[in-house]
Order: sequence, then C-alpha cells, then structure tokens
Amino acid sequence: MQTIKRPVIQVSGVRKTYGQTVAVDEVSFEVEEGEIFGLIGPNGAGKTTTLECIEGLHTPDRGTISVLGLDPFRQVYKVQDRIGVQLQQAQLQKRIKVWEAVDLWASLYRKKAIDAEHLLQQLGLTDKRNAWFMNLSGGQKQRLFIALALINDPEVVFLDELTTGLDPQSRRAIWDLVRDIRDRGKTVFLTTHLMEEAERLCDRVAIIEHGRIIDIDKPERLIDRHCPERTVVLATDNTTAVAKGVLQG
Ligand SMILES: Nc1ncnc2c1ncn2[C@@H]1O[C@H](COP(=O)(O)OP(=O)(O)OP(=O)(O)O)[C@@H](O)[C@H]1O
Repeated sequence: MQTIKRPVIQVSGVRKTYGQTVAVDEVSFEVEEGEIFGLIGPNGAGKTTTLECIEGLHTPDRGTISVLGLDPFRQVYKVQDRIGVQLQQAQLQKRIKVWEAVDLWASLYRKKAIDAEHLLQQLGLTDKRNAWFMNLSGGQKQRLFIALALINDPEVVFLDELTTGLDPQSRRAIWDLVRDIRDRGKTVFLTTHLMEEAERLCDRVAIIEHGRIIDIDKPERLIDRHCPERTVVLATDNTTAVAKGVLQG
C-alpha cells in the first residue's frame, strides 16, 4: 500500500517584485514530507527570492505560502522553531570559534537544542571545535552551516547553493550529509544551479527560469525532457559538469 505523504511546503501563485524587477511570478509547487526537493535555475532566475519568501523573510506581493501548515511571514516565530536555515558566509564573524557558533545558535531557540558535541561529531567537525571560522576550509564552513541549521532539530531544512565553489570531493561529502538528513526523516528544500547536484541528490526538482517554474518532476525525467543529449559544459566554478539545456537555455 502506498503511503500518502503530506505536503510540508505549499506555494501557490506567488509573485514578488523589487521595484520594476519581477523576481518570481506565478510560482506554485508543493514539497512533500521526507523528500529532498530542489529548485534549480541559472543566476537571477528567482531561486533565492522564492526560498526567502518561504522562510518568511519577504512577503509575496501575491499568492500564498504555507510551511508546516503555518504562514511563514505572519507566524514567523512558530515557523522558525521548526525549520533550519543555512547561513551565508558573510553572516558569521571571522574570529568566532566553531563551538562558540554552535553554542550561540543553540541559545537562539526556545526549544532545547540537540547535543552539540554529537552534532559536531556527525558532521566531522570535532577536531575543529576550537578553530576560528576564518581558518576552516570551504567544505568545513559548509559543514558548520549544516550543523547550525540542524541545531534546533528542525522538521524542514533550507539550503541555498550549498556546494557552490567546493571541489568535487567536498561536494560529494556534503551530498552524503544532506542524504543523511533526509534519511533521518527531515524534509530538505535546496536551491542549486548544478544539474549534477539536482540529479544526484534530489528526489524531485523544479526548474525556474526568469521567475517562473517551467517544469517539476523527478530529476531523471527532467533530464530526458530538457536535455536528452546530456551535453555537458563546465560550470562557472570550473569544477563540475552540468547538463546543457536546463542552465544554458
Ligand atoms: N533585494 C533586491 N532588490 C532588487 N532586486 C533584487 C533583489 N534581490 C533579487 N533581485 C533581483 O530579482 C531577480 C531574482 O534574483 P534571485 O536572487 O532571487 O535569483 P537567484 O536565482 O537566486 O540568483 P543567484 O543564483 O544569482 O543567487 C534578479 O533579477 C535579481 O537581480
């Protein structure tokens, strides 16, 4: 018997503009409990704007968003307790130590945080607990961001361009960690511009271009439809092959 999964994120007819710029328009999709859902598109397509509307950081001009049955903008505190959000590099001080960052983040939540030492161990950061943030490698920084996003034991985790700039080995290590998060029953929503990342990691993917969703499906079906030749080109960071067609237009 097939289990019916409940949608944990519902986005319906969302439009968001910045002055004259229409960042996203008529965006609709649902993310099911326990899946890794990817939003893929080229630079400027509207990925971050969509993500930030779902996180409650922006209010859409039009349309509705529900996260775990709550309005992420009006019920921001209730939602924040139940979601984990990946930070961007510039949001951590250079001279904060790994354990201090984890301790600080744990203190921001009303509910009891999960065991920080265990979390650092799971993410391979125990040896780095006394290191300054600025002295971590790119992959270690991203692992720390994942640790911070998991500190409140969230039901839904949001990751924005998590592996951009990482070498292939670090990227694969991060993918394993993201799969672990899903396998522990959490829902993951991520943005990427790498088709390879979407293909290897995501259960379902939405393609966004010029602010509009053009297709949603399992990655292998999207590749069949949108890049049947599977022509590959080098991505902007020169490390990963991406499928032409989806990202190159
Ligand atoms: N705060 C802002 N003010 C004005 N325009 C913005 C703002 N944020 C985003 N935009 C514009 O909205 C559009 C969508 O941007 P967004 O950052 O959502 O795209 P993206 O797909 O995440 O791009 P990237 O992959 O480069 O991060 C772009 O044209 C961008 O220039």
